[in-house]
Amino acid sequence: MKDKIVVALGGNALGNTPEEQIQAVRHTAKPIVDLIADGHEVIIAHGNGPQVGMINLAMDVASKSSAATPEMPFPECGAMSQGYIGYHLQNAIREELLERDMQIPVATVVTQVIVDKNDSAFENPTKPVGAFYSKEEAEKLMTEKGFVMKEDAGRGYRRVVASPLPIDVAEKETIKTLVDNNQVVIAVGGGGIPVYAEGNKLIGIPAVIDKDFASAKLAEILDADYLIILTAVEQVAINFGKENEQWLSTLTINEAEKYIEEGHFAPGSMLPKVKAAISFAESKEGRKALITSLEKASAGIAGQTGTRIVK
Ligand SMILES: Nc1ncnc2c1ncn2[C@@H]1O[C@H](COP(=O)(O)OP(=O)(O)O)[C@@H](O)[C@H]1O
Ligand SMILES: NC(=O)OP(=O)(O)O
Repeated sequence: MKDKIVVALGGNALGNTPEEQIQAVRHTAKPIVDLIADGHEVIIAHGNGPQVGMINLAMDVASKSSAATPEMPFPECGAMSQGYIGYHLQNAIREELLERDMQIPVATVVTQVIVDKNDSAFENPTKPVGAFYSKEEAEKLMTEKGFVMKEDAGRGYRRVVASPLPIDVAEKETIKTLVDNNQVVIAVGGGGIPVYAEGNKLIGIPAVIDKDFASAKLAEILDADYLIILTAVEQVAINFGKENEQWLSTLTINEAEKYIEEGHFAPGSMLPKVKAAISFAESKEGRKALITSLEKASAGIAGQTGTRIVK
């Protein structure tokens, strides 16, 4: 039987410029279309950490140097990042489908995700956005711009912003309708634009939702069979980057929770992926979660690699 699969793509694999992003999504489209060609229903979610940070910083710099450029609130930057990434991704998937003579519509849904405006995450920013900086550059940005900067998984310093948990997806009925009609949907880009409800209004709130958590939430809402989190590493490791590093093929929920307690997964990078995989795998009997690299997506589904998180 074919599966309904939510594929979550890492924002760090999308490159730093429009040209790099176009190249990256061409590469990304192939394993995604392989899954579609195999008959699976595929819903795509993606990160936006580097991109939303870049957009926000660019708008900030421009607004301070020219009266013609307004200050751009963070939720609007999130919406821009969904459009920017969705535009390239939907075209790359469309082209790849057409090259294989598959006439399937592809669209990006600008997606808002409901959060709790009193989420404790607003007191403690953890989500890395934007570029990587040296320690000295980070200290300068902290002083000059008031950013909170933290070290990101041994790769350098990055700005961090609040990252509340996703509660619901505002456009879920639209997404379901498209999926049920065999259309390829890109949704909850960048974890979704964080909003809270006030009467009939949805109000944007400055934050970046983790796309791994938002993807797990979307996968639950759509009653998906599979959550596949694609990132830069083929498998999850314990003692990552150390001499006794050990790559894992299977991770039970109990083991994963023990390794989380022991601090094996870096916050802001691997930790949310493992937590999102746990929350999806334990949400209903039969649901599966896999963490692997883009290149290994097909082999991962075939059970040949990746880290499978099971009940
Ligand atoms: N225990 C771990 N096992 C594997 N990778 C880890 C681990 N802890 C941290 N990482 C790092 O997390 C990265 C994935 O996170 P990140 O790049 O933030 O994700 P995304 O692909 O969503 O942008 C990996 O490339 C790796 O460098
Ligand atoms: N929003 C989000 O989780 O982005 P990254 O995947 O780029 O961290």
